[in-house]
Amino acid sequence: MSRRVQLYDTTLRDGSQGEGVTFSVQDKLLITQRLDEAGFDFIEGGFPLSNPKDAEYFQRVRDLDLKHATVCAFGLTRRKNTAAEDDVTLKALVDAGTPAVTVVGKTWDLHVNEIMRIDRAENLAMIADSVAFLKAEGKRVIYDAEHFFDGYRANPDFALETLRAAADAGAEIVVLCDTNGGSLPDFVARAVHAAREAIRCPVGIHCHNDSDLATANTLAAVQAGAIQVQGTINGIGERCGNADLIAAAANLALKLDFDVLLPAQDGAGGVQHLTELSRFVYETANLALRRGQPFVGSSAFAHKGGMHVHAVNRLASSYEHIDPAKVGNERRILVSELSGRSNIVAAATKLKIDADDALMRTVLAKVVELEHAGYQFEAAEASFELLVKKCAGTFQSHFNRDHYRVNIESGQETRVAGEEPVTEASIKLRIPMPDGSEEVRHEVAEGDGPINALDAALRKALLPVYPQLAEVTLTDYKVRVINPTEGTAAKVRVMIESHGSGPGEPADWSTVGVSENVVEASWLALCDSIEYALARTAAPEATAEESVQPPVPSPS
Ligand SMILES: CC(=O)SCCNC(=O)CCNC(=O)[C@H](O)C(C)(C)COP(=O)(O)OP(=O)(O)OC[C@H]1O[C@@H](n2cnc3c(N)ncnc32)[C@H](O)[C@@H]1OP(=O)(O)O
Ligand SMILES: CC(=O)C(=O)O
Repeated sequence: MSRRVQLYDTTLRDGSQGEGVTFSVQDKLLITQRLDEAGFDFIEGGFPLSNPKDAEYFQRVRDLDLKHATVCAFGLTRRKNTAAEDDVTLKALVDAGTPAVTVVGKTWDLHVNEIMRIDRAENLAMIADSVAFLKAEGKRVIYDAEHFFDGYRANPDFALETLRAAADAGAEIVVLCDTNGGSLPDFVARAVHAAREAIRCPVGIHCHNDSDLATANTLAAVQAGAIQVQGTINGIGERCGNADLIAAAANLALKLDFDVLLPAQDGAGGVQHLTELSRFVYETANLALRRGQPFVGSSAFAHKGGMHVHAVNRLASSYEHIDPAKVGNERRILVSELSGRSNIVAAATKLKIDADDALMRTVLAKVVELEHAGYQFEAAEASFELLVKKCAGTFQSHFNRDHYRVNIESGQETRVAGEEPVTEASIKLRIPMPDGSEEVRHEVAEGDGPINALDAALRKALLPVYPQLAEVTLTDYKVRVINPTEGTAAKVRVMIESHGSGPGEPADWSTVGVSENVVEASWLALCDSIEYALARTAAPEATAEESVQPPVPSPS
């Protein structure tokens, strides 16, 4: 049977020490619930002495009906020259009301001498008194040995003595911390062996990522006998972050056959929900996803090079270290100028388009041509889908441009009055109707800038005919200069992200437009977004014979 490794999550405490990370009490409660559902063994909820938010969390977390996890409150050993029973941190830990508490103490003589400015005997007494006091209060005590690896390197006898002080006073586990994140895996393994020999209780590991080695050091420690892994979801944390529990859990379960999280199913060791959990924490913390994050990032199993896609289509493991489904992720095939026919076939199959050889060559040639002109399809899957339909002759446009005009008025008086320029767009469209006739719509709208005005006029013209567009919103708009050496005559690429919440599943999609004129580039991306939205809510596609559109219209 596989050995169980305890996963101790400190996203809510050490994770919140990361730059740009802040959780509300409600966020913390939601994350606690999710971590419990995923099968984490310990959840360090916060530092109750530190701030009223953390203190409130410990009040409210009692109302959650947690099934598996033990919630821990975190704090320091008693202050120097203070009795444990009079110490405010220890009192706050007791008052937090959790079954387990984690106290951090000093291990490195440099910190004892230079930072705390106490003698070694007092440091050992602070550790022993604090653990003994909390034990006497009925708590399970986890002892975090701050800077253990630096301390062991500098003065191994003293570092091990601090661990013994905690273990002998009743700590159930001593967790060895690479606080500065500077250690290398072979040293970590040696130091873990030494710690295990020096104390009676088991050891855990807590690594920081300053050398980009937090996961490697964590695995080395477990292989050297550590039974608990501390870290954070997505590796968020102070400076370069903590060990990422996502990568640690996946490696432990899938590469090293340890038992983590929920009981093993299909040999996956309870890690099937890691992608969902990772994204939930990013969303809750309002942080941007890391595309290239191992195991769970959106690019973790995204194949772009034509030769790779060709091989993956034959045998996925030829370019994948695990089956993405094992961690709840999915394979993606990207389309770009680096594509071969295999990329196009894979993408077309996903769109349920019959991929004959001639069509694939046409699509591939068009993608290469357009990417050369500045388009980028790998992040604009909706524009790519329209392109394939155009090449296949199955695209039916829902509106055709007659013309648009954008007018911006900004005079000296406007500036003097501190007013924004007035932007107005007018638009004339021809809309094919089901009875074969054509409706001409001419509309004018104002907006905060030319793109906003154009979008408003387009919607005004289309909404009476296509009311479902009321459910479509533009969620992001990015402009990139493609050939900056051309100055203001440079080409620009506009990427638009849209969201639809109407009939069918809510969905997000991206579109692209390229031109030397930013308004025209935006118009092209905007039109693709609207066409895509209308196609997804429309009746089944026309066949190539029924289609009235000429194949492959020029996109610009
Ligand atoms: C490795 C880690 O991540 S440990 C956790 C770090 N996290 C945080 O610091 C976030 C939360 N911290 C806080 O809210 C505050 O710093 C508090 C409430 C803990 C303390 O605030 P203050 O009392 O104002 O002290 P301040 O932060 O300036 O200094 C820390 C004091 O604790 C002492 N101290 C530091 N570590 C320890 C320890 N393990 N045990 C006991 N005392 C300690 C320091 O020596 C210093 O006291 P001194 O000035 O008498 O020498
Ligand atoms: C305890 C802790 O967070 C550290 O030593 O890094």
